[in-house]
Amino acid sequence: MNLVIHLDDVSRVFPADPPVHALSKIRLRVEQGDYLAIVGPSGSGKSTLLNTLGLLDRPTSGSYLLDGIETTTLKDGARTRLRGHRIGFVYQSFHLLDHRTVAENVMLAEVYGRSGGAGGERARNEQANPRASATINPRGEAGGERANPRARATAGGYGRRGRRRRAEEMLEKVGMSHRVDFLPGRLSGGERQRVAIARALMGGPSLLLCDEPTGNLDSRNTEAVLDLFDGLRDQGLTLLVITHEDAVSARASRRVRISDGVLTEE
Ligand SMILES: Nc1ncnc2c1ncn2[C@@H]1O[C@H](COP(=O)(O)OP(=O)(O)OP(=O)(O)O)[C@@H](O)[C@H]1O
Repeated sequence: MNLVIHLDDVSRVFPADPPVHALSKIRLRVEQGDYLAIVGPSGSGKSTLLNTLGLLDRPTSGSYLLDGIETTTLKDGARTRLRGHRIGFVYQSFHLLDHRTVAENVMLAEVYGRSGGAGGERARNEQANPRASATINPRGEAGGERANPRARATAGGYGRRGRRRRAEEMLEKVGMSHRVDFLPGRLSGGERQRVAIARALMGGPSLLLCDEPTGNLDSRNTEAVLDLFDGLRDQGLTLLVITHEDAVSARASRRVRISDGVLTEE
């Protein structure tokens, strides 16, 4: 059995008065190629679970093995590297940079992926603060990447050209080859989400964590994204999808419900 996720008695308590028990002794085993839907009411702990699984938050207690690696005792730098190599993130609101082309948005995953959230956090920062892009030189290379030779190696080549080639491969996987030089503003919602999925795939993750990935899509585009998820699962990717939509959870092979921080499998 090839376990991608192995949670044992994972709890997350937020300090407050009284303390908030957002996750209570969660036990979960997810094998490679599993496709899980996580459902539950507002405030039940879904985002806390996803942040914990995505190494964006640490449990208060318990053990979390990702691909067999105990993550709870890793230092921040090692967690960030592990996240960059093994986890892709897909969010409801795409987080694409409006002033960058489709290909550039996908390429930026490998620049920002080193520092967290597969581009999500940093991409949001850049949108809010265009000066953040000053860390990228005119050839599109980040200072951080130059300092980190492994980042280049994972780009499937050296520098911008290798990154561009990989971005085009990922865009082909999601059926967006015909839009590589478009700006996101000219894409439909479903197309934007497919670009965001291509970006999430850039690091070659084993696990895709999706937070309401179809929340901003109509039913036709939802179907297209779900078809894409099926294809990725068939290729061996492990998928965890937070959703409140029955049409989405019905497509997953497993459904877990979280309620007041307690997880049960349906
Ligand atoms: N930083 C924090 N400090 C204190 N309490 C928090 C913090 N973050 C989350 N919580 C609380 O933890 C509980 C779980 O929150 P979480 O965001 O995981 O829920 P959720 O299921 O994702 O909700 P939604 O579907 O509304 O996004 C909630 O009661 C929330 O108020």
